[in-house]
Amino acid sequence: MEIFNYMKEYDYEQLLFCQDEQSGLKAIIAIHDTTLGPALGGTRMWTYASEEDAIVDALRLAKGMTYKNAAAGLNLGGGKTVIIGDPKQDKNEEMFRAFGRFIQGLNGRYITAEDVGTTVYDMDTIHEETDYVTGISPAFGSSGNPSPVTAYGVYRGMKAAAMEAFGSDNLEGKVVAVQGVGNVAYNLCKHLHDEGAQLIVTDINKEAVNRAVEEFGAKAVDTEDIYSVDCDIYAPCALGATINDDTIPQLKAKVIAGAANNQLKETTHGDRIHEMGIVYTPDYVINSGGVINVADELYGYNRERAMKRVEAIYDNVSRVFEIARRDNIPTYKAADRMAEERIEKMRKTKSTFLQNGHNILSRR
Ligand SMILES: NC(=O)C1=CN([C@@H]2O[C@H](COP(=O)(O)OP(=O)(O)OC[C@H]3O[C@@H](n4cnc5c(N)ncnc54)[C@H](O)[C@@H]3O)[C@@H](O)[C@H]2O)C=CC1
Ligand SMILES: CC(C)CC(=O)C(=O)O
Repeated sequence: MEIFNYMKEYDYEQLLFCQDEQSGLKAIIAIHDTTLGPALGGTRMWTYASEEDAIVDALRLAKGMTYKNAAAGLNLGGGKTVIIGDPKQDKNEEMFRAFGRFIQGLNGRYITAEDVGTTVYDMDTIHEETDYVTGISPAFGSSGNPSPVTAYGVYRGMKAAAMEAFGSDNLEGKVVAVQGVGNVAYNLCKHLHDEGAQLIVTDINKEAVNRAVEEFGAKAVDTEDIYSVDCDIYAPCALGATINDDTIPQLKAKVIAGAANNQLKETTHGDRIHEMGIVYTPDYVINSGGVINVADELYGYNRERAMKRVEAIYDNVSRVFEIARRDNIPTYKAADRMAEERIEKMRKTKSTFLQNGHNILSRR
């Protein structure tokens, strides 16, 4: 992989490799763009098939955070970390302490939080070494686990998508196929079940599936069957790139609305589902609840204020549909346009020289 060419093509600022032999830490921090402010994005711990896969994942996720934070109206740039390893076996205290020291060394250019494979407890351990971490325990006056808030945002965004596709945002009786019932999707299923939606679920973790079956009366299917089930809404809530050449021909859903980051394998897949008349809810707009919630910590966490902003994901998603209709473009392009316009305007504003610039972190 030609790393500098890749970084140049998508305009990345920085890529850092962090190694600590004692703890086994192998972390890659990618910072995509800090025009709007310090880069905020979670830390994913995952067993990657190769180092190259891990680098590509960190880079793609970091760019997604630039767009997510911009589209959500946050004064934050985009970054993300991946730690190579199995979160069930390879974690230890020293690893997250060592990682915290690497983050501290960036002096506020990057702020972390949870993602797949990391927990509030891990963030608390990182916090022993640095202030540049969010999603830490409420005991520290912080916001805690972002997943339930992300789930609520996805639920709000899904309602906006239902309004667009079906002319009503009532999800009662709608059939929703949920792929991956982990931290976010379990909470999403709760909201959907409470509203009377019917759930079809799958997960590689059988316990997670059984819980959804028992608690929400969900129907379980094999992982490969989730794309082709008869449903109104497909909710990808596991990992990325599940909308691709193999899966698109199988889809029966009229709406795609889920929590996973980087759902489209390539942008061309966004064009294809648009041509098929599927309402695609851009991933980084609908799943911004978690980052909106943790970002509020930077102002002194206020749950009411944070939840009001998360509630508004409904309006943000509707705005994307409006732009798509107005400009006759697929929804993923409309979301990109919305995010890029904000970044460009702010780039110009920020070009005015200031001796000692005021920034978000000075409020902490
Ligand atoms: N946790 C949060 O607040 C946020 C999460 N996201 C994204 O949402 C997605 C889910 O995040 P979490 O719920 O936190 O992660 P999680 O790790 O708790 O849940 C993911 C679930 O997907 C399952 N899974 C993995 N591969 C699968 C496959 N091939 N088929 C079916 N199931 C599979 C896992 O077993 C797990 O239960 C991720 O893409 C994450 O990046 C995005 C924004 C915020
Ligand atoms: C989990 C969030 C707090 C931040 C993040 O990394 C994301 O939204 O993907």
